[in-house]
Amino acid sequence: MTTATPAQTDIRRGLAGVVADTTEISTVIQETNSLTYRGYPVQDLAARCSFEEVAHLLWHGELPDADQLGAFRARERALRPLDRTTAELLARLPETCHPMDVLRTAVSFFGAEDPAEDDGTPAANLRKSLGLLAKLPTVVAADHRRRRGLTPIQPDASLGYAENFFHMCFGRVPEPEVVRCFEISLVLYAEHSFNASTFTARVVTSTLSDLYSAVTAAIGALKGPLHGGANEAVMHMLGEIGTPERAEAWLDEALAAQRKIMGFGHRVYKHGDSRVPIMQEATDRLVAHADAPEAARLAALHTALRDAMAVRKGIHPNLDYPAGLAYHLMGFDIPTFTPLFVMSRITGWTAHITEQLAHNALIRPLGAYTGPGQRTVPTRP
Ligand SMILES: CC(=O)SCCNC(=O)CCNC(=O)[C@H](O)C(C)(C)COP(=O)(O)OP(=O)(O)OC[C@H]1O[C@@H](n2cnc3c(N)ncnc32)[C@H](O)[C@@H]1OP(=O)(O)O
Ligand SMILES: O=C([O-])CC(=O)C(=O)O
Repeated sequence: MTTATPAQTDIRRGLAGVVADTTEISTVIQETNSLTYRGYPVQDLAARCSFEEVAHLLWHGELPDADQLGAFRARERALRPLDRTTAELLARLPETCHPMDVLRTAVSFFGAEDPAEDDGTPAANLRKSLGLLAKLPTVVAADHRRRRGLTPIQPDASLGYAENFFHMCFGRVPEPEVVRCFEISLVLYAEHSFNASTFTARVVTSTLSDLYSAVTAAIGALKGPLHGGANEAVMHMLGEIGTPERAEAWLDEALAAQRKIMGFGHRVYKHGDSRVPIMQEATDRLVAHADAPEAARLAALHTALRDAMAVRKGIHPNLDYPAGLAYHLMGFDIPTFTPLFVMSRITGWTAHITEQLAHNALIRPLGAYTGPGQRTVPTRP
């Protein structure tokens, strides 16, 4: 048998432009800057649907009717509480670790606690996916409070997904404008085809490993600042720049130092991210609603940097740019921003895990070797 030795000219670093498989879940159309989930434009879903409806769509292929939505909501609400062992384990993690580490540990622990007999069947994976959708907000909220020196607030089954999350974080549900903006961000973050974290989940699944292992790995992939971690980096960057007047000079210095400007650029969209206009509008409404000089100053800085980046580099914001500012204005602490992304993307990841299993092929690319030629191991005296 001969071994395939790929020529270096065949290499697509970062798998850029490589089509790895088919998918029925979503499509990003670069030419028109559009994105659809199961055929529906994401803008329409964000305008007309709750996050729970979108989760149902991603998992089942169709939007739920009233009965299906009622049943879905009832099951999600019942699964929200954490058991005592999980709560105690998470409370023991050092506060110096990132909240994404807490979430990654939580999912890994859920996997260790869940019996393995039914692994891999579509019904079992749906049950696990719903459990994660319901429990991840409880983990994120408890950790958010712990870092503020506060005790956890139990989930409230009378509240919707987004409202309950605010209740568990802050002990109150904010005005509908704020909840709606959060829900829009959840809908927009839910799914984006073969992005790095989803692809990670598919790679793990392709070995016939379990759903919790795939999600744990996906959380690790999302944490990085070139992917989901960028929504936190955006807010750190705005803090570093400080005022709108400093935006241009700061940008020139950062570009001269070859820094990547966080929240800008995208592997697939080269003329702007399809999700940004709707998230930006929602963020603008939040700024108007806040009616505070600090919010207006941050919004002006945000706009100044966006405009300067367009002039200097012709590179446009991605979803993390408006979402980072929106999450700050909603009152979340910066290290919690990427966990909020996880709470949403759990739907897309698990839809892809199910799809991968339905038509599985082990994902295993080749590498073009560039190390030393074959040589003899020296004989040691
Ligand atoms: C939800 C999400 O995950 S969206 C992505 C979130 N990530 C970020 O916001 C991090 C900042 N952005 C980036 O690092 C990149 O744009 C990525 C990683 C998202 C996409 O990268 P790639 O598709 O690999 O594009 P690549 O890095 O090759 O960029 C192409 C060119 O644009 C430049 N560029 C792209 N993004 C940026 C940026 N944010 N700041 C400065 N320059 C940039 C690159 O330097 C490169 O220039 P060159 O051709 O002169 O070398
Ligand atoms: O598609 C990507 O590469 C990154 C992204 O925007 C996402 O995962 O939402």
